[in-house]
Amino acid sequence: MHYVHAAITKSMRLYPPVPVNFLRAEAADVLPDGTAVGAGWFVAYNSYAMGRMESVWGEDARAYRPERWLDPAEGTFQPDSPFRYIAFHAGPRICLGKEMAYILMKSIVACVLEEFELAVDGAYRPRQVTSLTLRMADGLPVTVKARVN
Ligand code: HEM
Repeated sequence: MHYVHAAITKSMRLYPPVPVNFLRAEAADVLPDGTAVGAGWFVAYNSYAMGRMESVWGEDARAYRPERWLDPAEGTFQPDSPFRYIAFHAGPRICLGKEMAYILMKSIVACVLEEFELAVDGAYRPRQVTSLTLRMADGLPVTVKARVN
């Protein structure tokens, strides 16, 4: 399950379910990099862009490589800072359902893969719809075959 956890993490780094988020400052404040924020201002961050930035993740930022989250010797999942891996937000308002979401996603992957083989056409590029949540306009065509044991 460590690899599945890493694969889901990687997928949500490239395709964060909440691609853009914004919050409103109750009071004037200063961000850690020195940027001043006035009372009542909205501050937005773009999780989709952050998950693909070489300045944050290195040269292979866009490569699908779940192994980067696994300890090379033990194969165990190594979490990154939520301020870098921002899919669930970070700080005091981090997603309260994060661990439950992982359990649900891993359960679904395990149940589906136990019974079926899935194949996605690697050349197909889904049209992404930007909204509060990241969606695919026309879905994702997948060939599903019952697994023969
Ligand atoms: C892949 C699934 C999920 C993702 C990507 C996700 C992402 C997020 C994000 C980005 C926020 C911050 C929103 C904001 O402050 O503007 C958030 C907050 C929250 N999430 Fe999730 N979430 C997921 C699943 C869940 C589930 C399954 C639950 C409940 C069982 C949950 C409960 C909450 C709650 C209660 C907050 C508000 C926390 C607070 O403001 O103090 N989330 N989530």
